[in-house]
Amino acid sequence: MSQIQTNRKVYLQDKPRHVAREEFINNVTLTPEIENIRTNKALGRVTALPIFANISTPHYHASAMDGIAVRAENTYEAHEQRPLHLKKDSDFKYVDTGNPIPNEFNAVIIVEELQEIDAETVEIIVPATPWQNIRPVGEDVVCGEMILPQGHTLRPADLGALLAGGVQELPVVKKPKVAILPTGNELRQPGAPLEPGNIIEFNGTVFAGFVEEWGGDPLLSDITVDDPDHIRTAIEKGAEEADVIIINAGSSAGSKDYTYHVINELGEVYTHGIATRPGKPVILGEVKGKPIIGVPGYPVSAYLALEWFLRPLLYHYQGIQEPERETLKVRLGRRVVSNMGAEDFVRMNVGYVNGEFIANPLTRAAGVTMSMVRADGVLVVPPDSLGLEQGEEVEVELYKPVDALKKAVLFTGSHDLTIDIVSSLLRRRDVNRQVISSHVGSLAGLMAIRKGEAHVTGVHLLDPETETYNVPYIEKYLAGQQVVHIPFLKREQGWIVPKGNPLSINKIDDIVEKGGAYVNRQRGAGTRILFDSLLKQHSLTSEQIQGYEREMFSHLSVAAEVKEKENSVGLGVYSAAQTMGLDFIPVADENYDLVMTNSFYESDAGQQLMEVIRSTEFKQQVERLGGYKVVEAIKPNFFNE
Ligand SMILES: Nc1nc2c(c(=O)[nH]1)N[C@H]1C(S)=C(S)[C@@H](COP(=O)(O)OP(=O)(O)OC[C@H]3O[C@@H](n4cnc5c(N)ncnc54)[C@H](O)[C@@H]3O)O[C@H]1N2
Ligand code: MOO
Repeated sequence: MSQIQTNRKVYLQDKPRHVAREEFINNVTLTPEIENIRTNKALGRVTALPIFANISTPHYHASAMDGIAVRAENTYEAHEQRPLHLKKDSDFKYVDTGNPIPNEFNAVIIVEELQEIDAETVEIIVPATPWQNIRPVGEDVVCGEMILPQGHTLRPADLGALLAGGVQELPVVKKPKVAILPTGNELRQPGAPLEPGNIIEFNGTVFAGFVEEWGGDPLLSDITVDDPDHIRTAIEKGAEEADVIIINAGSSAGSKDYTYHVINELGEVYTHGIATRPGKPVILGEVKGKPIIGVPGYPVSAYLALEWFLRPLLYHYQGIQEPERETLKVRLGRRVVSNMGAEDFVRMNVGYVNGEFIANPLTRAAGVTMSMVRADGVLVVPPDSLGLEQGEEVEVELYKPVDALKKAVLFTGSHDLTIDIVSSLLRRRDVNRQVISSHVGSLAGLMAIRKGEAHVTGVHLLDPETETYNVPYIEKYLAGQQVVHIPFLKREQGWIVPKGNPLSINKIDDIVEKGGAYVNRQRGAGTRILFDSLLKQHSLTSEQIQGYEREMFSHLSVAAEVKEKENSVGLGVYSAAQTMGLDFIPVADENYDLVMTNSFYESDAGQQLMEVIRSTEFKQQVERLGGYKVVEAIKPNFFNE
């Protein structure tokens, strides 16, 4: 049995990331090995030595064109006024591109410049110069010449030059083997049945992908349980089989966080804890002469930690420069707060609105893999900063090419499932048109248009006084701005309740009377405004509503919450209830409309979007969702033209 006792009071270091990295790369011993492989299998591999040509290409004097081989000296007399006749075999021989030039000849005249007189005779009117249209020996590669230096990553054209130079096999850097050890009692392999507390093991697959991308050979292990003996065995096996070991989770201060203790027992820990957020509880060390990285369990923390420590290690091993990410100056659409003392890594969306790049932070929760999927780049807030203000110019490291960001359509507003349909139809029309949508609610959507942070918003805002939708809000919040209002959909809002409607909810009073737990939406959301006006109509107060304080940010998250609890009820759209297999009791038909900046409306992207929402295909797909009616003939209203 193990002697390891973990102490919940583990105090992590706050080592600056760059210091930890330098120390790690310099301390660990990683000796690159060389292997010989076939040239035709070497794409993407790194040359271990300079590679020299074994033969010249071409290895004989070759005709570069279709025509006749001649002796240039015999053609000098030829002139437009004095055509010269040449005899086959004695004066010339027919050659095609690539044919060897017979020894007695030294030039090629192309067929287009010949006049065939008879089977034996051709006529020319222009003299040839020596070596014209001939590829001399070694024109491409000369025997003994260096084709490629060492440390070169092989591209398709490189393989061609190697084969042309007679190199069928070459020495490359052996791919460093990276053992990937996922640990945790809660982990289950993808596809296995899940109970509360179980987590699908997906980090391992992500890590393996990174390892391959960075030139390594991943060895993904089975899940190791949280037990020091098992962890020890897994690490020892990793050290036997691989050049580098990655162990995932158990890096922090939990009761079952054994990783640090085991590494410390088997080898040496250089660092436990770096001054970053997320990613703090990283462990860097060595076991049996092999570098080991203990990465936090949370996916985002883990991905970043690998990028900081594994990526440079693998590139360093292969003797090649670590590629740098493109950076872009952007203006911050929202403020980014930060605490002193640690570097903050904030995933960002970047869009191009009114001739300017605007960046907005995505969630900072380290467990949200979708923030990595959605991120266009990352903002690094230095440790001595208290944060950055809205409107400030900052530099973002990009995950995508600038060009793709320039063409994306920024949708910010109330969430609706039909926006996903717009997005996929737009993509089908033009592969460059990606819709980047953030679900912030109707009012915040209008604000985003006002501040020039979005191209389009989706709104459903009831004005209780006039009992009309959206237009009063556009007039109020976008006064003086050139915007286009697109009447878009009639959408059914209703009570979303568990299957069978156990509390028999039919009207708002039922929620109070039958003790329903209400799932609310955030302030500024159209659904929230609708609910508040229903409360008022029925002379109820928010205090009477159980659960009123807790806010969800989309119809789908309301539905997901309702699914969890027997006595719960939410307000939302039919399609959300249907997606989650819940019941739906209609309450009101509302207008869900689009609002876009005039400049976007007039742009190519804006016009493509209009074509999509007017298409039959769009209407069919929306009607299939249920609970919607697409406005028959969509007619834009122009404000402040
Ligand atoms: N009291 C404290 N609690 C925590 C601290 C702290 O300093 N004091 N640090 C937090 C931070 S920051 C992080 S990051 C995490 C690091 O946790 P561990 O490395 O110990 O990892 P776990 O707790 O085991 O897992 C966290 C989370 O990630 C999931 N996970 C783990 N492995 C995988 C995998 N292979 N695939 C998918 N998901 C995985 C795991 O199930 C957990 O949900 O600790 C905080 N706590
Ligand atoms: O370091 Mo943890 O990685 O902040 O989430």
